[in-house]
Amino acid sequence: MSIELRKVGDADIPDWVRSLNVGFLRPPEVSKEEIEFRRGNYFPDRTQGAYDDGRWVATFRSFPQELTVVGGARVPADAVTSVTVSPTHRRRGLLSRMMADDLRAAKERGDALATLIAAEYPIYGRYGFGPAAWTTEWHIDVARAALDPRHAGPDDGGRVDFADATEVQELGPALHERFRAGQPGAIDLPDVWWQVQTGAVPLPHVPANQRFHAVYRSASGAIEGLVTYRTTDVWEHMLPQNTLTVDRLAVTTPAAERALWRFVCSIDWVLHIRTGLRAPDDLLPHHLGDPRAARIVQHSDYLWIRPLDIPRLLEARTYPAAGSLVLEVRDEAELAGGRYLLEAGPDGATCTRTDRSADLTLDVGAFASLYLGDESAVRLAALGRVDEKRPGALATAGLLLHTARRPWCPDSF
Ligand SMILES: CC(=O)SCCNC(=O)CCNC(=O)[C@H](O)C(C)(C)COP(=O)(O)OP(=O)(O)OC[C@H]1O[C@@H](n2cnc3c(N)ncnc32)[C@H](O)[C@@H]1OP(=O)(O)O
Repeated sequence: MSIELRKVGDADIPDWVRSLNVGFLRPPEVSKEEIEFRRGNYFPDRTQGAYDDGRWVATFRSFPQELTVVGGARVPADAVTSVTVSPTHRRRGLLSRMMADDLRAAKERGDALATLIAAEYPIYGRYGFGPAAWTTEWHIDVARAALDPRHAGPDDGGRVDFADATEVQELGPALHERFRAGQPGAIDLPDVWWQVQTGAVPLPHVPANQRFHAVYRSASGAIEGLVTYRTTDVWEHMLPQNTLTVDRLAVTTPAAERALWRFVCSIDWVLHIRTGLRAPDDLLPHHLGDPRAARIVQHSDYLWIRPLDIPRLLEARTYPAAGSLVLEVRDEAELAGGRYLLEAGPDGATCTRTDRSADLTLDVGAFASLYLGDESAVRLAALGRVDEKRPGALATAGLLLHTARRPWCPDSF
């Protein structure tokens, strides 16, 4: 029997989820809660797989998402996730076929780009994705952090309080709306995301019932930050040996950031902290009395994007200076390629197709790495991934596109 690529019907969900779990090296059992969760969060036209002789052997789904771009605007994204091909069926082109189908539909729908978190670096470049936001995790040696516990509390009239799961479900979404407005690379989080993270919807791979939550309130009572963490419970020779792992720390003000890091660094019995995945230029080390107490333990690409509509993307973001550029973007899949004139300034930008000669030529994946300001055109030129056709164009691209703070996507999907 030949392998059939098809969309997933309601009755297929349990077997499709089982195949997804096997592909991600998770136990093949599927709980009732997980099936209900998948059922409630599933877009039938955008959930597909490969079916061979009565079994699902590949899975792939996408869903609507909003991505915050430089300046705070949100663009509609096609979020790709749950990508697996069974070890019995790998390297026969199944992923390539499912991806082509999904990207074509996203383009027809009018999405500005597709997004994903890449499990492994070499998989998605061939489809026009490029790394757009990186991530870094630190280990903090608490004894060396040199934070005086007497000054561990907020120093600005604000306060830190624990919050239970219900409070987090209530206050988390509004805080996240304010957070993502100021964070290029951030995505929207559906209400169910808060239920999963707080254990209201139990999923086997989310350790929600081990989590503590604490919020920062400013002197005026506004919620400006939320930290979620877990700790071990390890003692040796009557001495605590615990590691605290930050699952998520998101803030809307510098005061909240300072207060929440000081809070997690001053919890008794904790010797080590894993910060979770932060922005690569996160200020965390500088909040410590001794920045060397924070050692990088992970540093990697994280959010990948696949541009689908270059004029819309370039018009959506902001620019710190005035300038113009002609970009020739190559795209083998013919979804976003062309020659575009960007005329940008602090008051806005236009981007249109043009016949003028190109200032810079690049593949769509290189454009992806430039778009949120994470990568610089000069660096990509040194790697042979951007070609300067007019002297000075790399410097103009740097001035227009690069940003003072790096983009960051704190959330996996
Ligand atoms: C957004 C997410 O969900 S990320 C999660 C991705 N999933 C996983 O990592 C789970 C484990 N891996 C898998 O399930 C599969 O190996 C997949 C999904 C990564 C690839 O599926 P396949 O059907 O084997 O890919 P397909 O046959 O279409 O490969 C196309 C090309 O990509 C290459 N490729 C695919 N996967 C990889 C990889 N992991 N590393 C390097 N190259 C790869 C293939 O060699 C092939 O190259 P070619 O065209 O030069 O021959």
